[in-house]
Amino acid sequence: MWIALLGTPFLLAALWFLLKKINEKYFILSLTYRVRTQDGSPLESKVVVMPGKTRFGNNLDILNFTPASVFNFVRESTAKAKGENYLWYFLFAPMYNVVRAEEAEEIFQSTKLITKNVVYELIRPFLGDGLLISTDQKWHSRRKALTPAFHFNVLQSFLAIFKEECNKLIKVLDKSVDGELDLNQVIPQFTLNNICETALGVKLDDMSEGNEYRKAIHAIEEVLIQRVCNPLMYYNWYFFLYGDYRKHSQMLRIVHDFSSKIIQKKRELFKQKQRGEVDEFGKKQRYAMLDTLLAAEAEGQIDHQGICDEVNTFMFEGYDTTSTCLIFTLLLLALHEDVQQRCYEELENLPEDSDEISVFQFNELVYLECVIKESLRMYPSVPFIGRQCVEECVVNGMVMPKDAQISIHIYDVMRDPRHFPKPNEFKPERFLPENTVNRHPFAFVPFSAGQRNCIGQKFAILEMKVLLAAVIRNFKLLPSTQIEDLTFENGIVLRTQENIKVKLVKRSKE
Ligand code: HEM
Repeated sequence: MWIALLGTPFLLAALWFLLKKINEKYFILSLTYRVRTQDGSPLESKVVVMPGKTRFGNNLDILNFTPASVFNFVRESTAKAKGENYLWYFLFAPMYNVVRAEEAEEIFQSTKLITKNVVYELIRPFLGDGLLISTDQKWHSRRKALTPAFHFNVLQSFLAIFKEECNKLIKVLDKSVDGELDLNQVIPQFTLNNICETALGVKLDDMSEGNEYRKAIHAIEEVLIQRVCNPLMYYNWYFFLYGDYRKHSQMLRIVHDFSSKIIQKKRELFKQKQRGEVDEFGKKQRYAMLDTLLAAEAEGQIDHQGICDEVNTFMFEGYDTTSTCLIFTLLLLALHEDVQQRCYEELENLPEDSDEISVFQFNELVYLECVIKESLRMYPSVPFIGRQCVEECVVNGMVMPKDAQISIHIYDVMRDPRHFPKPNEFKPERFLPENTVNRHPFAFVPFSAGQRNCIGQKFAILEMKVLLAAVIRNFKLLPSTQIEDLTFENGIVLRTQENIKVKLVKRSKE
């Protein structure tokens, strides 16, 4: 017994020593391997290891998060790291946060780091294995099949749709002249109508289910935001027990049924067309992205579920992203009268009848494009993107364990004062060709970059130019909401707690 008693401290010391040794490579209290440098130098020489509030890494730093506190937490972390990239340790995996263009470049350019991280799993019930989330061979073949749907000639055919929707919107805006206009009330409707008609080939306003669909998309996004902010909600069992699981399922059913029904109907028309028959209305149908998918289906490249996933992906990616950018751009124009005036003068060169303005002429609106870019730089619709290491891999000279998460904070990359002096000032001139010559090629990345960049970026720029040109030609925008009034939130898309408002004054035709 004496021997056993005397041996206990020795055993405890040995255990302590062993655990300490293990903890050097394996972060025991976070149940994950540590990141190490490839050349054996101290980790701190490559990245700031962000101290957690407790010994459990950063796990307990993020409890009770709200969408606004997530936004602030990320910004504060970037500030604490003094503009360097930084590392968090969460349960089961470290997260490497990239805020510098120089290191983001390697990730964007990597042909291996194309798998999305855990945040995207939350959207999977909505988007399935669509282009945004899928990976490897499936992603490669789908991206190849879908690229023609964004060809220049296709964009040209969408221009008429953008203009029609724009004319409808201008009539709505006419009713707000000399009063306040709530941009969050009108702009999302414009972009959702556009994406619905270009992707599916149907007018949402003509469909009895249109309103229900719109509301369901909103509700799904709200649930998503709730889940993004609470790490416990990432676990399906927790979401099932404590989250809005039932509401989510109900809304998903509405959205999925809607697209599935249209796909079935379009498939019939597609087959009729292949047989050389005229459609049921005896008129020529406009091209929709869905036609490219149906052609791929006819060649056995994709099945019904695959088509549904891609259509839902387009609807999701093409709707909120463009409306967010439009809302911020209109706000910035209202707040910067000189910029608005310069845009107006540029637009004076266009034909008076908007029906006559071609894609080429929209492309030539260089200053308006600078305004959109500067707006995207300051308020990127997608504030971060994520990747994960599917196996142990070397990133920026660091060995990341399997399942390590990577977040590229586009928001912070594009506010780096080394690439954008006075980053918090709105200066569209930064994007004039002569001012971009020496800029780092990955400093401005609102549409991501590399293989997994945004397939819809040209579509988005054209759609936004059509609307901005029409608004600026018809109205003078005056400020109502100020930037300081806004509380920013990190969802999947950047948003604000408050609706954004401007005032409109009708321009008289001189
Ligand atoms: C201002 C508007 C837009 C912005 C800022 C934007 C931004 C982005 C970003 C940052 C990504 C990369 C996401 C990631 O890696 O997680 C992306 C991907 C994607 N975007 Fe966009 N987007 C916009 C408009 C659109 C539109 C209009 C469409 C479709 C019509 C679209 C379709 C897609 C698709 C399908 C992907 C996935 C591409 C892939 O992984 O191959 N986006 N977008």
